[in-house]
Amino acid sequence: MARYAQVQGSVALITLTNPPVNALSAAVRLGITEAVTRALRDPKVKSVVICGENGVFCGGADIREFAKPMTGPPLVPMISAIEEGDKPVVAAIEGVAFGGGLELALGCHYRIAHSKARVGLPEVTLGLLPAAGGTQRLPRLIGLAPALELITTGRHVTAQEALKLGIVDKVTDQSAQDLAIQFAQEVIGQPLLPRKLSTQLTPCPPDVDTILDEAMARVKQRARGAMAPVACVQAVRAAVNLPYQAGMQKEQELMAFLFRSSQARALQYCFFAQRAVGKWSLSSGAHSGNSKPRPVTKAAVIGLGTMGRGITVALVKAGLSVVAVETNKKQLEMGKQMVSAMLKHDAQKMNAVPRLDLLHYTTDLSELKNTDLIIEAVFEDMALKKEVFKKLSSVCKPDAVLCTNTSGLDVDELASVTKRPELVVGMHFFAPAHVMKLLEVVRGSRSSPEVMATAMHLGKRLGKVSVVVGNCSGFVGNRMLRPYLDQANFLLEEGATPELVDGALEEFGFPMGVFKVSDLSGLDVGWRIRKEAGLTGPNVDPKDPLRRRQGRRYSPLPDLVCEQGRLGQKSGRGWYLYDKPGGRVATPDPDIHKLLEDYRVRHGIRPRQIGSQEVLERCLFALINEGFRVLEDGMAMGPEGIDMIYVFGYGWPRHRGGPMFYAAMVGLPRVLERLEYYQQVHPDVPHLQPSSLLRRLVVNGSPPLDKWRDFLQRPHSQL
Ligand SMILES: CCCCCCCC/C=C\C/C=C/C(=O)SCCNC(=O)CCNC(=O)[C@H](O)C(C)(C)COP(=O)(O)OP(=O)(O)OC[C@H]1O[C@@H](n2cnc3c(N)ncnc32)[C@H](O)[C@@H]1OP(=O)(O)O
Repeated sequence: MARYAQVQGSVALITLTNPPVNALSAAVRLGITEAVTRALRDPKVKSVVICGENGVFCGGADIREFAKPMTGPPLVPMISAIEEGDKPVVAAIEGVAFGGGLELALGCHYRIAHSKARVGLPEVTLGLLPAAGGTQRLPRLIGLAPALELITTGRHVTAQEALKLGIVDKVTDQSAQDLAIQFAQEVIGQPLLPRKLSTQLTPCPPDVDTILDEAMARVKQRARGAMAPVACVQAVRAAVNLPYQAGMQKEQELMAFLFRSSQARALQYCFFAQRAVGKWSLSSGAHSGNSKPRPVTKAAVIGLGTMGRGITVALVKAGLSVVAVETNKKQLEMGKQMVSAMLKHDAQKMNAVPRLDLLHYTTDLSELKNTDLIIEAVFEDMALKKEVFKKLSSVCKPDAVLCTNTSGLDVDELASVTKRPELVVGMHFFAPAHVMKLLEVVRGSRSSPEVMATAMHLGKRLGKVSVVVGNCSGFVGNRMLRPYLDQANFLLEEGATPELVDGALEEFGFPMGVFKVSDLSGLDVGWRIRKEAGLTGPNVDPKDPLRRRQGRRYSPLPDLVCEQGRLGQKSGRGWYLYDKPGGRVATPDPDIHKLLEDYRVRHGIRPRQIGSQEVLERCLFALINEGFRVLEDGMAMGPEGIDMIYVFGYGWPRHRGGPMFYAAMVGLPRVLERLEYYQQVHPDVPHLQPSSLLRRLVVNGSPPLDKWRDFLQRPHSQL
């Protein structure tokens, strides 16, 4: 796991060999320890170079080992032995040096990086801190403020920035390994003590306490309830206030606490779940490994509304040539101006040139003859989308892939109006489409494996976390959202206020509670959908009482709010009050409180005191219950897909791992017991009826998440 060679006569070359990222597994740590001991003992060796095989230095500690009992030599003494040795050691960084990989390099006396390499300490994103001396050595090397920033965010740094910051000593466009070998010979005999970071003091500006206090305030505000960033600041404080050994002691104590935390488990689960969803499979046996994507060089976007503009920008930023289509010249010009402005804004931030040359605007669908893939992003209306699809089917080349950006309409119905249903697929983008990382790739019953591969591959090119989902109403994300929204509304009826519900959800870790999000999205969106579904407005069954629809409990509160012209942020009033139309700062509104009080009086509801626990249980467990139904119906590949949809698309706090992971952490018996309780209290709310999968899992001893698939009863996957 580490190769040893002697090169140029006196240089020991130690190569980490653990593909694909040379993670520091027990075997690699053992290999390095033995190789370093050998090099330090061999009188013929005057200096040492450490590098990684296949153009990657090291991706850090082996995250898979964190769930197992620790074996092999620990990292800290291994790195100390390198630093304490009396021969210069040079790290040759190609590819990445992340986490324990960078900590290993910081224990070396010199660091040489390839110009394309990246370095960083991303442990915080896994719920940990750099506990192989990273929190103590990096501040000593580059100073307090930059070290704090890198350690608390986990940000990756390019070789050029690393050189500026002083993390690496040289950057080369040639082989980092060759330069390191040459360099290792040049530094033989030079004093090593100044290169041993543990012997140095952290360079500190006079306002050190202010810097640390501000960093602490920042991390607390940024990641509500996340423990690792807080621990990172505490560890770096130790690098300032304590001698090296005491600082290391503090680093270890903080790591021991984080290491066993549920947050670390959740974040590490997310790391692997994010990668697992990319490895999709269909019931037919087709999967990401055996299905080839079609080449896509030229794409088209139909409709330049909010979604279409965002999708166009995302495609251009990924380097695709795009034809953007609108119905008339005026709309087209408006769309063009906004897309150009968005691209310029983005390019400016990245100090780049906006690729406006990749765009062609037209009102003429016949110009799509040569496009490989078309994304329809017109208004969410089935009749309109069908009309567009019919036209696309006749004007586009026969093998062009037709995608619909819909948040829940039936992909099969759309495919049925084309002559190529096997080339039709759903691509549910989330607004703003050029920013949000999530993409639901919706498999219609006739979508071919090749078309799925094409959509998934395109998602990857756009930098999205793409998740394959089945073609059911609302797909996965929005389908699970409905019970969540219903429960939030019912809680208002029973005595809660929007700020009480939102407060509980924000305390849980959501960036915004459900009512603030609704105000931001616009309350008229849901109002229109409810009207179309016959839940409110002229199509309501006259026999239905006001608080009952289609045989189940219904809350007309959101409709009443809309009827008052309160449409959310855009109208300056929604569930909250805003300083002006378009204002962002939500303040509790006495008018809403009055509306709720009057409503309860009118319906003879005696308000109750409602606590955070009830808010969380009712909103989140109802959503989770629907997640189990999604699995049962075969609409998702597994719990990991659902979790990634919620983490990347709906603001579910990553350190809670996603709804299904959270259910497992809370304990499935507890989730079941609370759902049963609430169902008894609210028998007219079917979505509180525990799913049979949940029951079966509990009866079978609550197996771990990766075994849930074994308990699905119906012929499973609809994918
Ligand atoms: C009581 C206290 C006890 C304490 C004991 C603990 C001691 C720990 C001491 C020190 C702390 C050090 C901690 C760390 O180093 S944590 C790890 C930090 N590193 C990272 O977070 C990097 C994670 N990896 C990445 O960012 C990327 O994978 C990449 C940039 C390296 C490569 O990206 P890409 O080319 O896009 O490939 P993939 O992401 O798809 O990865 C390929 C493959 O490799 C797996 N993998 C990647 N990194 C790791 C890793 N560090 N450990 C294990 N496996 C890793 C990844 O899962 C993929 O696997 P596949 O899906 O099966 O193909």
